[in-house]
Amino acid sequence: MRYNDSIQTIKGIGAVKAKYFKALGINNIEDILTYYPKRYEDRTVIKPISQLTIENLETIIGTITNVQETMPRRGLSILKVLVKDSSGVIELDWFNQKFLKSKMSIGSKIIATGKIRASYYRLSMNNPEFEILDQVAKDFVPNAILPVYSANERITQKILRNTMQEILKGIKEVPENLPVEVIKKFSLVDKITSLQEIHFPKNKESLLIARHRLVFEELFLIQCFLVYVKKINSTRHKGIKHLLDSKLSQAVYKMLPFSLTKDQKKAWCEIKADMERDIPMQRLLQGDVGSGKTIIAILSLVKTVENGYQGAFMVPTEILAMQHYQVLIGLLSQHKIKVGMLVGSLKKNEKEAIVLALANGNIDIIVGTHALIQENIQFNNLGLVVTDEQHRFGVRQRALLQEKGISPDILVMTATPIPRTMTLTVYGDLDVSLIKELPPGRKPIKSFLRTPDKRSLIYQFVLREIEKGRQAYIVCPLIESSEKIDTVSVTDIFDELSSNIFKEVKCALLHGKLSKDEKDTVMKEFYCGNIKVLVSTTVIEVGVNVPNASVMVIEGAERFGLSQLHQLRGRIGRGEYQSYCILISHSNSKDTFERLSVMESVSDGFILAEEDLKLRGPGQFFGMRQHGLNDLKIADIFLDTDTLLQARLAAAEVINDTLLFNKFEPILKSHYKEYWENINFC
Ligand SMILES: Nc1ncnc2c1ncn2[C@@H]1O[C@H](COP(=O)(O)OP(=O)(O)OP(=O)(O)O)[C@@H](O)[C@H]1O
Repeated sequence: MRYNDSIQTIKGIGAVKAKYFKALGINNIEDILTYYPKRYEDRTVIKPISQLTIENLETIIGTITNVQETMPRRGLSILKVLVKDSSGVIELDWFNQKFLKSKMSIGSKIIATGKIRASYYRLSMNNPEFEILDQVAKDFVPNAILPVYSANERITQKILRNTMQEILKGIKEVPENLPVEVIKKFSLVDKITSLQEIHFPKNKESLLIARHRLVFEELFLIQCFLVYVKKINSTRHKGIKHLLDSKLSQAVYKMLPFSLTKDQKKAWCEIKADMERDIPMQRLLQGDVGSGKTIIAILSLVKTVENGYQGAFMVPTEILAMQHYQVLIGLLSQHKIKVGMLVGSLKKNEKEAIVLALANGNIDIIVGTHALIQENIQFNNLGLVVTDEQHRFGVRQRALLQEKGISPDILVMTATPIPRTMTLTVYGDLDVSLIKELPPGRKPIKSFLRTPDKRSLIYQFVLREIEKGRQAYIVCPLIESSEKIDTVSVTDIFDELSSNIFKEVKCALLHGKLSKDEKDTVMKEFYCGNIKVLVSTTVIEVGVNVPNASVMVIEGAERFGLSQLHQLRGRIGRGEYQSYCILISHSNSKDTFERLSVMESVSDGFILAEEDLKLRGPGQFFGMRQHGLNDLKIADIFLDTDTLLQARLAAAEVINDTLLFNKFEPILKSHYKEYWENINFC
């Protein structure tokens, strides 16, 4: 049996079973061996029922004494199974899992693991993991630590455990991904032992050692890839060596309406230093909402223009493109810098004119959306690309952008402050500049979480703020009302508010389905203060900057992640005025209310991003795949920080040591087949 043999080479697995394995993402031996347990059932700590602790995760063994199925309401069935041991009785409850009934026969022995709850008259577990012992009696190991996998109805725990055991007995060789030098240096255990131990650990210590090795390997491979991409990008071609700032840069700098904060100055120095080297810049500018990243981007773009190159400023939404376009025109046209805008919704002839002007060098700075990386777009002399990316661009898209020039400098901006270790994983191919402080004079936003019955009071408050001269955003998750989703839509809210409480106030509606001209008009009117209330979907989420807007009401707040709420809230509190954010939750769930209430007390984007990461997992949060990275199979971005830092160091050593790298390259290449061509396309 070999590592990449199909799963069907295992005795007892035919085409049908293989199909079910496939549904779990398992196609070959490697897939199954790296199908790691989601947790373990520690039979070394089985407790008598009378000694269980409420709220703890516990394991019990007992005899089934009663099986009952109830249907308290339509759509809900509960299977209640009573289990007793010599010390007491516990109730095991499964919800909507009728099929389990046939497995529960009175008199059978069962082992179950779950969180202990106390109902009125007895202890219980909800949806515990379980095994009927009579069926596995011959394999039953009383004092073992057993793996618990994500199983399903067809591929049960038992099948997974047995298959795993079968493979571990039969496998002759497992390819080693780590260079021997690294294994030695970090005293790691060998691959086959680590796989044996991760699935069937001898004890807790050996399990930890095995896990450490596998986590190291996973993070090491990712880091090698990222360090390699970084190296290739900086050595493949000579970059553009911008000269020291001269008249134009200095004139724009002098005319800024404020002086830069300490962090902005530091970031600007780092960027300038990169641009003045002949190695292409690959830098991430990370700063919380409203921390003043845009001006740094503008200064960089001016610097490239001053040196005779074109600059591209790429943003995630058309509204943001329009906003930046206006700011650039306002700031730069007096210096004779020609600014253009390219977005998907321009008319054909407008687009053609822009495309032509870009190609023959009649535009110095272009602001645009994804339209900028389309194939037909040619630059005359591209020197710098700034992407305001909101995590929508990965390694691959950045490579496409670079292709538009001869190794232009690249500056990526993000407003999602993520933990440093996470940055190393998601943006590991970039250098990082950080803007932590906000510009002076900002007042912390006051945030409140409310239920829909307080709406009328909330909108009266908004009206009072408008009467004071401020502007407001009302954000809704949906464009039109939908019967299925119990939350308000932007059109309903707009109709309701503009004909009642705000009937004397100028309100406008904004969502992605409006035409470019409609969006343009609404945003212009809102920027200049004519529109007082903007009822909008999340199209305003990124970057929109109207410092006079001081109130935001977010309807259906339960439908947003914390980081997204933070981004939305970041549209206010951008000027001198006290700002208020009111979240209206339509959910009755206590958990949701608790999750959202974090917004009332926490204004630090780092903390909110961390909370989000814990709740939603890094894969979902960042769309890791988009970044050219697979979801993590075993490493935990919070728990394994130290291992990640070690892996990063080890990766840098291997990539920068020609001898080591030559031996290791085929392994790296086989892991990143899909991306290899892209990285090495030139
Ligand atoms: N040093 C500064 N002093 C005073 N005001 C500043 C300073 N830097 C930027 N600003 C102002 O702060 C506001 C927010 O800046 P900017 O739009 O650049 O933030 P950002 O980091 O891009 O935010 P977001 O990620 O939310 O788009 C703008 O009105 C800008 O003019």
